[in-house]
Amino acid sequence: MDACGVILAGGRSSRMGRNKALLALDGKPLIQRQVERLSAWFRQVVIVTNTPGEYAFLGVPMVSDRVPGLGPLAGVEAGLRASRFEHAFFCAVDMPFINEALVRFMVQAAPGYDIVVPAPGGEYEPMHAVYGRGCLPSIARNLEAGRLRLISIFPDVRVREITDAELLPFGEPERLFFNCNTPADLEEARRWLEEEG
Ligand SMILES: Nc1nc2c(ncn2[C@@H]2O[C@H](COP(=O)(O)OP(=O)(O)OP(=O)(O)O)[C@@H](O)[C@H]2O)c(=O)[nH]1
Repeated sequence: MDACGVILAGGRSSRMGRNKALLALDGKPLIQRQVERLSAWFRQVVIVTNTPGEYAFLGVPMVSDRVPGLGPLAGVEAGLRASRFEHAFFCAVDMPFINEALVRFMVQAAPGYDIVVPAPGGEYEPMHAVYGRGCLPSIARNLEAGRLRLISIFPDVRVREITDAELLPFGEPERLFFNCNTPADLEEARRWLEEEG
């Protein structure tokens, strides 16, 4: 795809109790799973992390938040600055079931918008969204003002919501956007994979 694929991996993993990016699912670290997928789908891949030494083994370009510790909005800023493309697809490192067809659909919907975001049941999934360079001024303003949530920028920019009806062909939202916050979540993801065989 003619966009950048960005993995947000700058979090604290406090609910997991250890760095979730390095926990194994299906025999490999979660972050490696994301890298392999995005590398197959996108012409450019970037990891946003504030601990690059932990991920050097992946051989993927890395950037850091301008100010670490502010949360994923700062990670989106860093990823957009590193992107060679107008738009970049961002996903959390702990979202093991991202779907290529859905991601492609979202990237194709991006021209003319600053954000393309799934909204299953009307709730945004901003950790699995396309952001454009047009978001940068709003991100800077919001970070400056201490408004750190990803959705803080939504009122300022052109947002394309992916509706329930549009999501239908790609599978269950509970699975597409599932993320492993806790050890129990990781167990659930393992069970899903085992069931699939
Ligand atoms: N670059 C960057 N990414 C972040 C930051 N905070 C969270 N993320 C990433 O955003 C995604 C979702 O983060 P969460 O799981 O909500 O937060 P977390 O800090 O990793 O985990 P908790 O401490 O359990 O909340 C993960 O992929 C995180 O690595 C940050 O400050 N900078």
